[in-house]
Amino acid sequence: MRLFVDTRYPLDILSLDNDDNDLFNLIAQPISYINKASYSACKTSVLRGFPGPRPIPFLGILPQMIKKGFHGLDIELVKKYGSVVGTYVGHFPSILISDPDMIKEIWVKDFKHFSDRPELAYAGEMAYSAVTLAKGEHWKFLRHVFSPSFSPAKLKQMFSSIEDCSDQLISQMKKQSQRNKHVNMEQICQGFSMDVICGTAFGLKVDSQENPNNEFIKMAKEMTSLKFSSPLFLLQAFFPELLHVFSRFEIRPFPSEAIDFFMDITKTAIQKRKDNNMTRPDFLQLMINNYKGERDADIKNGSLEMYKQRGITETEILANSLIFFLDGYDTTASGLIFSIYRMAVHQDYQERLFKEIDHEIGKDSPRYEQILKLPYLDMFFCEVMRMYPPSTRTNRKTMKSVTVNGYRIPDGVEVTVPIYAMHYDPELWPEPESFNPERFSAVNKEKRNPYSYMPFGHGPRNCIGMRLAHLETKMAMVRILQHFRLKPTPDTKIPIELDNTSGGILRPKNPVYVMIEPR
Ligand code: HEM
Repeated sequence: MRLFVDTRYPLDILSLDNDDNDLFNLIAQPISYINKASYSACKTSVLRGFPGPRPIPFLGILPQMIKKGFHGLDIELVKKYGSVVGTYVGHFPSILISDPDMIKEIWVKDFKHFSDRPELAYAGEMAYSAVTLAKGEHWKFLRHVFSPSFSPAKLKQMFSSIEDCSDQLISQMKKQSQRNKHVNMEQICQGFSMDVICGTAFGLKVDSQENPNNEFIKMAKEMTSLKFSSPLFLLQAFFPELLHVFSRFEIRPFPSEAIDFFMDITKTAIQKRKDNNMTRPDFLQLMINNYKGERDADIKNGSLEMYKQRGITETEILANSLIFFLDGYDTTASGLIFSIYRMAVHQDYQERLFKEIDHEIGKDSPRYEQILKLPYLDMFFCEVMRMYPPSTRTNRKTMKSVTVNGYRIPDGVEVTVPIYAMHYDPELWPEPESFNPERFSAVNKEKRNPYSYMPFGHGPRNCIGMRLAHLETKMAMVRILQHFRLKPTPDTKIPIELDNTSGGILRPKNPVYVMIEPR
């Protein structure tokens, strides 16, 4: 091991225990002699002045990240180094910032210097046609096209689709609880989430709840279950130099079959609308309306006006459909599972939710406006999103060297908000381990810096699906509580354990069992 570790740098919190040793050798041995440039990049002082762990040459904090997951490692880093931490992931510098004032500066006030996200070495060219990775004016154009997708007016029009999915959710829960009082909620939540995104964004009825093994769920799981400790992922992520080799042999970390599946679904859905001369108030329609043929499809670095005139291209339609299928599915399913777990565990809070729902809505199916006017439900869900933010991190990249709060952030460096770790910072959230919806009462919210809470990010590039996520999860929670009381079972793991292997998405490590009693 000493062959690879520069002993002038003590390993600090990243000192390797036995397990890490194996991991380190596994990754480092075959490659340690190849990339001397990367090794020296770790030693150069891009992050001079930023407190943080000494990088393991070539790997940075990667071994610990693999072992503890983003969320586990971030908690340690913030605890040890504070709200600004300089790290290397592989040989890429990344500054972790969990200071709310600095976040406001970067995410909002100084947005023009931080509007892009960093490149993902393993993402193919097509990924940059998706709103999540697009840059500069191109991103502005895509965001302009998609922003209306989940406006309040559009959501209201889509509400009947969410209502149908919620009815199915209740009938599934009834069916399963008749078979066995202890129900694994994971599959049910995933099916619900997939049905909602397919229905609201694409106008598709796919019945994933009725048939949890359908192709939609199977393919989405293949796409989202990429383990970031997989060798292929690691090689592609940390050896961008080898990308041309991967692309020559069509090696991608994401399964082609799943990508092709979602592409085909999108193409077929568009064709059907055209054949039947049908329009709907949804994301797919926005894309169809903005398609003007493949003119100037290869514009690079155009102005916003140029992109608007050109319209959306086929590649953009397909790339963004894929992103909406997956983002709409994975994060919201996680949010609902954690909400159900917390409802089952806290009978007292569940009682308060019963009271509010019984009083405001009764047993009828709620109207769109009613869902948005349930203050305690909102407090409860916000606290779930604090303790279990499905996206554990978000990031930006500097477009030029900027000074924020006395720190000079070099040009082209990644700035990361460790969302999960920030939500557990005791300076921002006293007793962070305790679940307490009162943190989100109007009075308490008023006292807090809003940038200390960011499950959906902030600023012009925040989560485009935030309103949909709130609406569908709250609708599911209301319908569940109108019909059932949830209780923990002997199989419910308390506290819930988190999966360390899922990269940036927070998921329970084990199935979440709850007992369902009719009300
Ligand atoms: C509980 C559910 C969800 C959570 C916690 C979540 C979280 C996030 C976060 C943290 C970001 C980064 C924001 C930033 O950097 O400031 C983001 C971006 C994004 N989210 Fe979500 N999300 C959720 C649901 C959804 C849904 C339902 C969709 C779409 C149907 C969606 C689509 C997107 C897209 C496209 C972006 C990139 C926006 C851009 O770069 O302009 N998300 N989300």
